[in-house]
Amino acid sequence: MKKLYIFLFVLNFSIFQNLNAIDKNINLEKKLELQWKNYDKARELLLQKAALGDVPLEEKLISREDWEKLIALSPSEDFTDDDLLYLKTLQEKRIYKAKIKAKYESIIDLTKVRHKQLEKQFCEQFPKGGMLHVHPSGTLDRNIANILLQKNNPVLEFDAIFNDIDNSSGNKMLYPSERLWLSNLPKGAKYSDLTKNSQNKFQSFLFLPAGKQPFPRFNSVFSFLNFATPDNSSYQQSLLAFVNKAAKEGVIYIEFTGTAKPQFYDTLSYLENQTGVTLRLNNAFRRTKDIKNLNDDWNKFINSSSNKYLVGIDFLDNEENNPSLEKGQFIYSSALFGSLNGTNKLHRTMHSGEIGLIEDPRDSMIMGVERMGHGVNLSKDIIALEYASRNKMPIEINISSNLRLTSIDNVKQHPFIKYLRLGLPVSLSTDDEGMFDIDINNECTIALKKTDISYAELKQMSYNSITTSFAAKEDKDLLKIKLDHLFYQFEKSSFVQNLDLLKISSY
Ligand SMILES: CNc1ncnc2c1ncn2[C@@H]1O[C@H](COP(=O)(O)O)[C@@H](O)[C@H]1O
Repeated sequence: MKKLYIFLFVLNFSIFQNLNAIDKNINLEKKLELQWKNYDKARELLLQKAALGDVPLEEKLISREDWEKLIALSPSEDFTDDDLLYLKTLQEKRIYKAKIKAKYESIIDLTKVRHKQLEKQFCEQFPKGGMLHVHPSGTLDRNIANILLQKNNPVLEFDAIFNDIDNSSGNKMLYPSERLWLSNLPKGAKYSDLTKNSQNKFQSFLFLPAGKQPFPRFNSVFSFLNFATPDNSSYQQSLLAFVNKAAKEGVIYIEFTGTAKPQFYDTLSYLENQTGVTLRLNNAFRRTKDIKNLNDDWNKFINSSSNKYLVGIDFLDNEENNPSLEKGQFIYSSALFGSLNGTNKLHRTMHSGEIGLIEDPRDSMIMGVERMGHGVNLSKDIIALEYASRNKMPIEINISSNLRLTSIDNVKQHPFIKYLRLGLPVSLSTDDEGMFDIDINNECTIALKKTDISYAELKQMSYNSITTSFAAKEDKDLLKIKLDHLFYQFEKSSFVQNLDLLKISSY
């Protein structure tokens, strides 16, 4: 009898709990729906402004205040702490389920790879698919820099660089000791005049100094690259070395973010012919410029002729003090407007949530991006994260870059695996691999060593890098066939067979 009472009590309690959960769920869903409606309203306003066309900028400008008013829920409808906690629990459940499912679906057992400490060797063989976040000049590595500095033997003149840094409004910087060292080099000296030690020290300015660095220190590395690549043929040589290396690492597609110009299209065509890797370009707009100059850049860009290599736009440079909305609204509203009207076919990605405002990832999604670069801060806005999850927002992830330039201190803190398990099509890239002394094998190895990623998830990221690329459909279809083939070969390879990594022996 006593047992029956206990049973009834437990039953009652669990029914009550379930009802409570259903109630909470309905409530949360209603609020989320209202929130998405407000996101839509903000996007509508952007499109209305874009439709105004050529009116003075002030008439088109949406202020942060008006934007936030449109997005905010009324106090009675707003998310309570309890709602947010509940949403977090739901997301955690989804993450856990996705993890178990992926592990179950994995045909290769990575625990064996981890146990034998063969992560690096595994990643060297593993097909990578594409890299969707690569700055061309940031790919120069130490080996090629050394060769090119010897060959070009530049005059070591720094006045222009110091001027540029001094006039960058804090967007570039050197440490005082670094500046002193450079200033003390003999005036008019050539690279070959330096001692071997000084040559090495000078070379180090073409790379990011060790450890975490502030974004302005990173930015000034770009100022030194011209010493190694003063002309187009040197630049091509450095890019060829990079693409060849990527091809060896199992990369079949690279989407660069850089400046669209005829000379660069020629370079891309040359590199494609030499390497067999498919290459495309997103034109970069610089968020550090003022809004008038950005508007001019956009008008010039959109009126220039199209090219098969040009597939989209990107928005880069220091996000700190240059939020997506304040700086990107003209470009991205015009681009979205044009895309909806069929007047332009360019896709839209944006560096967003690398550093800077927590609102940036949310705002870039409202502004119509089809992919997000970095996106690290998206995890700090659980509502925007839920939106990204439901809309399957692709994210270009650069783990090593983020460890050097953002507040993330170790891979465990990096949200990419959480994104992946919430259904965001995450892919891995290297950002500026030369400057960070890394490559895509290194990024794969980090993921394998420092997270509990499964084979199915790693493979998913490779496929994501093709399916979420901005390449034309025909190109994507071909790349996908290529990737299928590479995985078929990999899974049958002697590396996989000899280590007995396959879970299903008959495969
Ligand atoms: C670390 N992640 C990043 N975040 C934001 N902006 C970045 C970047 N990496 C590079 N850039 C930006 O891209 C420019 C180089 O373009 P090119 O290759 O010369 O076309 C750099 O000046 C830098 O501001």
